[in-house]
Amino acid sequence: MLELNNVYKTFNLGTINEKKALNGVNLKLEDGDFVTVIGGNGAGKSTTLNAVAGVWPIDSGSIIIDGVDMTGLSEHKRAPYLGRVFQDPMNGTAATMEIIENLALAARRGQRRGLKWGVTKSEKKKYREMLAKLDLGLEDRMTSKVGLLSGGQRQALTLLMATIKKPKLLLLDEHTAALDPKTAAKVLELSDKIIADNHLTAMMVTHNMRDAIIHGNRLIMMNEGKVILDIKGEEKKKLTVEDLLQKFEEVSGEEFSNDKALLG
Ligand SMILES: Nc1ncnc2c1ncn2[C@@H]1O[C@H](COP(=O)(O)OP(=O)(O)OP(=O)(O)O)[C@@H](O)[C@H]1O
Repeated sequence: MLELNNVYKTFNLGTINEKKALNGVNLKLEDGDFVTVIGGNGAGKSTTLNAVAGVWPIDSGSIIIDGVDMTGLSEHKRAPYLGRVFQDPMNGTAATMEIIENLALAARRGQRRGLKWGVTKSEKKKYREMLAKLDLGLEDRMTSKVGLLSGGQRQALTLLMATIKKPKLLLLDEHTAALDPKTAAKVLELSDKIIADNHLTAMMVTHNMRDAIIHGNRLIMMNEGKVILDIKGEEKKKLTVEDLLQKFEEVSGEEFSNDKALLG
C-alpha cells in the first residue's frame, strides 16, 4: 500500500541551519495496516508524513502509494489518495461554514466548481447518519457554524471529512494532542472505528506511548530520521511502555527524550 524506499531529506542545505531530517527512511505498509509512529524530538515523524503527502520534494529515494510512484508528483496530485488530520482543530474545517457545508465540501473535493451547490436530500440523510455515528449530537446541529464547536467535536468532524472519500491512506499527525485527555480518548476511539469501518490504511503520529501501544496493529519508532523499531502482531499486543523505552535505548544507545512524551 505505502512504500518508502531510502527516503532522504535535508532542510536548509549548505546553511548554518542545515538539518538532515530524513536519513534513509524505509517502510512498507500493507493494505489495512494502522501504524502508530513515535520517537524523540525532531526524530522525523512529521517530516515523514509531509514527505508522503508531497509537501516538498524529497532529495532521494522513492514513495509509492497503492502501486503508483508518487515521488515526483505534487501535493495536489497526491491529495486524492490521502486524508490528513493535524494537531490544530482549527486546521481541517471552515469555521464560518455550517457543519453540513463542510461535509459537502469534503465530499466534493477534487470535483469542478460551478456545479449546483445545493445539498440533496439523500446527501443530507447520509451526513446525518455519519454524524450520528460520532455520538456527539452533531446530527441535530447540521446547520450550526463549525466555529461554535468544541475542539474535540471539530477534530471528530475533521476525521469524517478526511475520510469521506475513503482515501487510500489516512495520515494523522498528533491529531489529539491539543485536546483534554478525555476528549482525546474519545477522538482516538472514533479514529479506530472510522479506520476499521472503512478498511483504511493509516499512520498516526503520537507523543503518547500508551496510545501508540493501544491503537493500531503496528508501531514504529523513529530516531534521527530513520525507522529504528517496527513492532507488529502479537509482539505489539504484549508491549509495555517500559519495553519501548528499553528497546529505544538498546537500538539508539541513548536515553529516550521528547518534551511532549507522555509515557503513562
Ligand atoms: N520545513 C522545515 N524547515 C526546516 N527544518 C525542518 C522543517 N521541517 C522539519 N524540520 C526539522 O527537521 C527535524 C525533524 O522534524 P519533525 O517535525 O519531523 O520531528 P518530529 O519527529 O515530528 O518531532 P516532534 O516530536 O518534536 O514534533 C527537526 O529538526 C525539524 O526542526
